[in-house]
Amino acid sequence: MSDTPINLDDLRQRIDQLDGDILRMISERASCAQQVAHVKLAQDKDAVFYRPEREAQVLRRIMALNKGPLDSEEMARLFREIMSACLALEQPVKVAYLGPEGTFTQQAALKHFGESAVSLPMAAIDEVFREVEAGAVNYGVVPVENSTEGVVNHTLDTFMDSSIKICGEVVLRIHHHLLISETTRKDKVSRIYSHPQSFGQCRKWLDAHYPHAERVPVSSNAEAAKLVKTEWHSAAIAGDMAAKLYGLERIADKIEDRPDNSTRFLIIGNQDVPMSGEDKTSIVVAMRNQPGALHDLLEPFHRHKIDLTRIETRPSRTGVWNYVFFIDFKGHRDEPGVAAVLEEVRLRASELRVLGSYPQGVL
Ligand SMILES: O=C(O)C(=O)C[C@]1(C(=O)O)C=C[C@@H](O)C=C1
Repeated sequence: MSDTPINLDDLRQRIDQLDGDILRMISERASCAQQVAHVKLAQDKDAVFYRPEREAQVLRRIMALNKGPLDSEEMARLFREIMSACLALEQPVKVAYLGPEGTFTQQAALKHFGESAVSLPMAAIDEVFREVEAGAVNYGVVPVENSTEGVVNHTLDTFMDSSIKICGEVVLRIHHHLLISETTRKDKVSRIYSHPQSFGQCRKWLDAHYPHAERVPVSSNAEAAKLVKTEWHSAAIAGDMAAKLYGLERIADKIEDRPDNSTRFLIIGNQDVPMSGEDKTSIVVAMRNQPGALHDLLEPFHRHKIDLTRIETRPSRTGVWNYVFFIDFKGHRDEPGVAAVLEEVRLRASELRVLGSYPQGVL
């Protein structure tokens, strides 16, 4: 190893050389992406540029190839941003999310699409769906379940009245902090603002540390952070993005009761996503109101050894939808085993809709 640089100047010279190489290669990659865009347009004038299955494959391959010293998730995040910039060269992707700015849903949108995506806050889940349906944006991001607080019913219900498809999922570790502004009197906090789900996720911590503070539920954590700016006796529970956006100080970090607290978000769009190799499928099924209906519904999954990852029941809102089940399972609708199960379920159900097959979340 006689040529190994040993002093600071040598090491920095080596880093400069490597940066030059990386720069050339990223530029070459970006040119390739531009050519991909031409090929796609030549095949179809309404070509879809964002390809979730391909992005998942690229990130999984990078993680498998990585030998360190950066860990695989970190490396995939870097490639996530490179791909995001390449896609923006092909066509900037517009994403609506459940706002306001600074919510965990915005964080999830950026985690999934990268910082080059244009993200637009919407006031409600239905609005995210509407914007996607109307074609005003390419995709939407909505929360669907939290590991501590359970399902986001409103998201599931909105699927019942919509023809929107699920194109992807992203899971975000949720860390809550107790935040105050420069005008807050730290020792006089008597009111805490947050989203009801976040109060649920921090219940034990709040009971132990602020048992007498009034808990005021608001429509989002970002809204809570905004309110704190104007009141000297208030604090908010929110995440990093909201803290940075409103310039708040954290007085207690990671106050969620469960360290593995995470939320799953869905990417919604108008596109059917091809197989990526590691996929999930989401369906909504209505069964007739008769004994054994749930058993009849689940039996084909068991027989074909299909791995169910979630099942939720929602009250139906029409005569036909007596029982409505939302089911997620591993596999893609184009795989023969999955196609066979879907066929059997279709015969037993009064209604079946495949909401989408999509790559399992990578990052
Ligand atoms: O492979 C493609 O279809 C591309 O457009 C290239 C690329 C990439 O940068 O690797 C960019 C955007 C797509 O979402 C997927 C991959």
